[in-house]
Amino acid sequence: MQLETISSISTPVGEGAIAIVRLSGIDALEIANKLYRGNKTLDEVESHTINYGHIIDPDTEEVVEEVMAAVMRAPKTYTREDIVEINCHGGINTINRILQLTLKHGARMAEPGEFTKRAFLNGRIDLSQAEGVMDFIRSKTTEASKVASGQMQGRLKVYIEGLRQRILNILAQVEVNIDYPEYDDVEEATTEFLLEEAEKVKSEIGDLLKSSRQGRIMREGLGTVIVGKPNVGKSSLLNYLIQDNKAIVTEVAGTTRDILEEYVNVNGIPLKLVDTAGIRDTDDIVEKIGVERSRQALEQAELILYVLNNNEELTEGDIEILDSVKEDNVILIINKLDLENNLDIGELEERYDFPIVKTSIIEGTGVDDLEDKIAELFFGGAVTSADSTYLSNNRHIGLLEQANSAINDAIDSAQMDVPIDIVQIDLVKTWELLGEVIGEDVSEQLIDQLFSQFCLGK
Ligand SMILES: Nc1nc2c(c(=O)[nH]1)N(C=O)[C@@H](CNc1ccc(C(=O)N[C@@H](CCC(=O)O)C(=O)O)cc1)CN2
Ligand SMILES: Nc1nc2c(ncn2[C@@H]2O[C@H](COP(=O)(O)OP(=O)(O)OP(=O)(O)O)[C@@H](O)[C@H]2O)c(=O)[nH]1
Ligand SMILES: [Mg+2]
Repeated sequence: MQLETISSISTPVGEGAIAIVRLSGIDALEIANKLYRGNKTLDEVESHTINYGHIIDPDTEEVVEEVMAAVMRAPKTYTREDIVEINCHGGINTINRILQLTLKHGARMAEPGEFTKRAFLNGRIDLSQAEGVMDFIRSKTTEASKVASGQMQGRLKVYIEGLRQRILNILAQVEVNIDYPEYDDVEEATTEFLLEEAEKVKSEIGDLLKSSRQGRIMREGLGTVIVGKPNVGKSSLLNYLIQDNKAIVTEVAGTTRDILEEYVNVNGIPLKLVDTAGIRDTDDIVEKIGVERSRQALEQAELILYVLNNNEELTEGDIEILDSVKEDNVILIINKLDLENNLDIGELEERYDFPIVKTSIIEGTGVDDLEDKIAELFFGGAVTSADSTYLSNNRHIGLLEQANSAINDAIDSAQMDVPIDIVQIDLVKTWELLGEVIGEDVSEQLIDQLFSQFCLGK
């Protein structure tokens, strides 16, 4: 189905080598043709060709730009509609002028995500694939973009469709049972088959949900905070991990005053790394605010890297903080291993279950161990995006949680010999909830809301 023609600038607006105005819809060729002068008109050229010519203002015949116009006729296109892409020199002024000309001659300004929305509405991709496109654009590491790319190509969709098919098979059996209620043995066989199959579906939904934490980390980054007393080497660690000298490092205790945030790739896991002011009591107003921010960052962190100085004894302050943090998201880093040992490591090990890593950032040792520990803690070792299906999207997670409880209800009912049509209701509900992930029977409002989060021109 071809809808009214939309147009937008599909490249970042700024100085660049090339900028593209993209048109999609029923009149894309006609509108582009009014503005284009070349050896052939655009409706004469073959589909999927790019053609040299000029854009003119038809009212004045003034030449506006020298361009290459790509013509792609439906249905083998991104939107399944006719598409024309006008490739211009990358000037902001001209690209805007060409956009305006397309609008003046019959196109409507595209909304954010509207090209991808059309790909969805026209059935080329499902909703989870469309969401994958956006995740792909936003992904911050190679691994994260692999996860998004898998989703974009339909990995989650195929998985969900498989689960739905299996629920349909169960429902078909249940239907037989409802049609022939007088045969007891049919009922027994049905319940047995139902329970067996429903358990399998349930366990797969469970696996998907388990992957969701990892998926979200891949997409948004693992919120990681580096904390500890002043001067232990927190900023040095940040600099080492990002391989840059972003944070100021000096031998003065109290150097870092404000939060510094950087993304870094650790064994394929994106960390949103936060360097903080060393925590201590201080009368310095600026440092005080910094320390307060450190404490807030500590509370919000998913992973805490608590840095200690091998050269200094453990203090009450350290103990107070370490006692207050959760068990499963802390790694203790004993830094300055090159200096004399004055820290009672035995006491630390006795007091806390936290994994301990020993480093000398100045000598560059131990940081590999730290990276391995992080991967182990959050991904049980290797990051395996290449061959597994990750849930990474809050909408999907919410739906799968609901599907999980619906299939649980179905299983419980079946076990308690509740009338089979009650079980049927829960199975249908599970099937419907899974359908929403791929965009079946979702409301127009939801679709609008989802696509409005996209970039302009996508
Ligand atoms: N110039 C340009 N580059 C681009 C895009 C674009 O729209 N324009 N893309 C988008 O933003 C991405 C490419 N994605 C695309 C995905 C599907 C189809 C497409 O035409 N699919 C058809 C048939 C494909 C075929 O010939 O086999 C289909 O699935 O039916 C095109 C682009 C990245 N690069
Ligand atoms: N000997 C030794 N010195 C180190 C090591 N790591 C960092 N340092 C030094 O320790 C001093 C403090 O380092 P920073 O990274 O600024 O420490 P910080 O924890 O960020 O300190 P504040 O920002 O003040 O809280 C600097 O002089 C570093 O060069 C190490 O492994 N060994
Ligand atoms: Mg610092």
